[in-house]
Amino acid sequence: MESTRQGTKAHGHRVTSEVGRLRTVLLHRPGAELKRLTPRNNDKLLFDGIPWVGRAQEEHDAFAQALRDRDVEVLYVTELLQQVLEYEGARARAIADTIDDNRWGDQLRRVVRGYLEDLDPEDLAQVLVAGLAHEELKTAHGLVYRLMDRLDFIIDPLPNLLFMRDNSAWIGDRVAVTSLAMPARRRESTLTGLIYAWHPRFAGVEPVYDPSLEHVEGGDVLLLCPGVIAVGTGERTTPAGVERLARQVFDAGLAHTVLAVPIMQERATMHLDTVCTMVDVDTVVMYPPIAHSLTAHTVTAANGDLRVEGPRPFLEAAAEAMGLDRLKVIDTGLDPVTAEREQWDDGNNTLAVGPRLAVAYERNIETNAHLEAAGIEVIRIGGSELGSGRGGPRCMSCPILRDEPR
Ligand SMILES: NC(=[NH2+])NCCC[C@H](N)C(=O)O
Repeated sequence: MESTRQGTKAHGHRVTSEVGRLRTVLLHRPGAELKRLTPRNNDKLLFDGIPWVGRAQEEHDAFAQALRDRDVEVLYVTELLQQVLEYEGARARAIADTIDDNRWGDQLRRVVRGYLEDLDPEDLAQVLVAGLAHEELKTAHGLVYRLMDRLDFIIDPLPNLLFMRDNSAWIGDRVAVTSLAMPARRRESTLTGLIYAWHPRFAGVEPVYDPSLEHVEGGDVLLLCPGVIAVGTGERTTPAGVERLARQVFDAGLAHTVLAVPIMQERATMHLDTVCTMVDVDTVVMYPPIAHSLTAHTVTAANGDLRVEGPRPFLEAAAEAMGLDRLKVIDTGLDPVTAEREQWDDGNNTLAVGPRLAVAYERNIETNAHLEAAGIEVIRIGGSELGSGRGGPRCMSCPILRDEPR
């Protein structure tokens, strides 16, 4: 394929809320990268267990099918990646980014470069996602290669690519290619960045954020309504990241208010969407113990700088910014132990397909029952294997096109 972007077909990309009718979503069907997980590396690779890969794929296929059944177009990141790797420029960029790894010396870098350059787009995409194990690089002999642990990776796998929400997030008609905080995930946004830069489907899209900036992860970014964005700050998105994102979206005219929401810096609540997601234009589902203690600092633009007010209770600050009398919280009414168990299993991590219609893991029986009692239609999916990486339906999806919320 020639290295120009031809044959461009117009496809929409625009997301201004969490609940407008979902039209197009970007997913990653888990594959060989999950087979790299062992008890030696799962902590570093941010998984809490060793998933049964075949079953995880079945669960993921059922998730994708549930979305297609509701007329949502499902795009797969590996397919888009393979397509952009047909372009010489994109290939060169992908290889340059991958070999820019200072754990290797010149000798090993040269060998890896040669190895990657010989791969066709399909195999190159595969290595970029699944990584490269020591034993798979048979042509290397230098010092670094000899001294490496044989069970180590030369290119680390990306098992968390499954959680497509985190490495990019659409805000209006612009995409924020995020700056991931955990070393195990950094390479993810170089892949999504490549897709947005080269795929004809995204021709003309100018990112509003890029991975060289302060840490921001998509799981922390909640589009409360057009113009209002809540951004969690805790284990992943840093306060400096929220500040930078606020500047970027204000300058681009994509929002008028950003709410900086401190969350606990621990694994169970690594992103804002692990404790709070939206299920209707004026309704959230929230982890009960924090529903009334979460706070927000309201950030707005003021004479070329930022004005910061608060902290105030999150629900109050959000309602005011959204122009609502009240932001409703669905009372999941759980006893503290069940609440903690179901939060850990991503019970609060719902993906709205439209107002009052949400995908949720079936295992969170009590949370789902309360959602239904509150009038939310719940599309249940299995997630016993997918969930071992600590992410639910919202984490696993990057909405690219939603209707305006009504
Ligand atoms: N948006 C989310 N809550 N994503 C969940 C990400 C889980 C992933 N294993 C990580 O630790 O990074």
